[in-house]
Amino acid sequence: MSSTGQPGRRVVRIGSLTVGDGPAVVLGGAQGTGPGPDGLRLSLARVTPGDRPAVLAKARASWEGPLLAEPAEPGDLAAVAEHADAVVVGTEWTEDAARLRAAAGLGLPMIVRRAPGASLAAWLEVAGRCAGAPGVVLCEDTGQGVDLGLARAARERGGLPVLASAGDGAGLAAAAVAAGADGLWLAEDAPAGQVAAAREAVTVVGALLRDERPATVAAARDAIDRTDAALAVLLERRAALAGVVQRLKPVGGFAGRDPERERRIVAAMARRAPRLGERRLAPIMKAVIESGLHLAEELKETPGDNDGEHAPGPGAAAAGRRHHD
Ligand SMILES: C=C(O[C@@H]1C=C(C(=O)O)C=C[C@H]1O)C(=O)O
Repeated sequence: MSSTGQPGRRVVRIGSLTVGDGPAVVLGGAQGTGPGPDGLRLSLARVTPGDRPAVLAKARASWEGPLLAEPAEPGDLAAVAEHADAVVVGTEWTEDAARLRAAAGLGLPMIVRRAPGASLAAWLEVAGRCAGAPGVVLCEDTGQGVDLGLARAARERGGLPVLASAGDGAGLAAAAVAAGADGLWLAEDAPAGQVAAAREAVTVVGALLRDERPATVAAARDAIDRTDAALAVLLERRAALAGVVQRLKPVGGFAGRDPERERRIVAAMARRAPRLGERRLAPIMKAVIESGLHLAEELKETPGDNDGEHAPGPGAAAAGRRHHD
């Protein structure tokens, strides 16, 4: 049973983390000072064989959250089982039946990366052979570009959570969340700016497009916080656009108020928000419109602060953080 109380294999728990239900997660990226990833990745191929147990132990000691380790060879499995919360398998494991069985036998959830060029059927077949593991998550990270259509199809056909590599651009992270990815898979040393961009995509795009059924007050409040974050981005964008109109209209500001236009805005919104309806939306939009008009008047008095020519895009907040890091 999933945490929503519905049967299904979609939800996988990795340590304290739930993947497949609730918000999309951010995995990988360096630990920074700001909000970090939800889970750390550690690929052992980069580490000298003799040092691997110690490196895993050190990573475990320095990070309380989920640790996802990718073994390089079967000799790494004991240390992975001891220190990690999930085992990640790539091509060399998915194409070797004995290795895959050994990884699936660790008692850890598995993250199954699609091999470069592998078809949907081949990828799902590998996942099927991991059935002994306490959970399987698919991961679209072949190192050769990201196929979000395939990731989406795998999620629908496989009934398993799917992670997608978010590369290093905020645009790809947003596209991955929009395509339904249950998590964004970053390079293990992805810098803080990439982690922030991934978090922004999970928050803002997830609030708009991801189906969530929170079952606790805390989970519902988290979902409300994400929705409010998306609202804030949209309100800032709307105020900037309304400011443009004030400067272009023959009579701007409160003096040029257009009640008919405002009524049409509320009516159009009520079609998308029928439960709120015009009666409840009207006072909300009155406050929103008047805030925009006040802002436009303030900016007119201090033109140096006026950057309203360009409405900020949804990634603006993360981009701003990147610049200030
Ligand atoms: C932006 C305009 O100016 C005012 C502000 C509006 C708004 O914030 O949407 C709508 C109508 C006007 O009262 C406009 O005329 O379109």
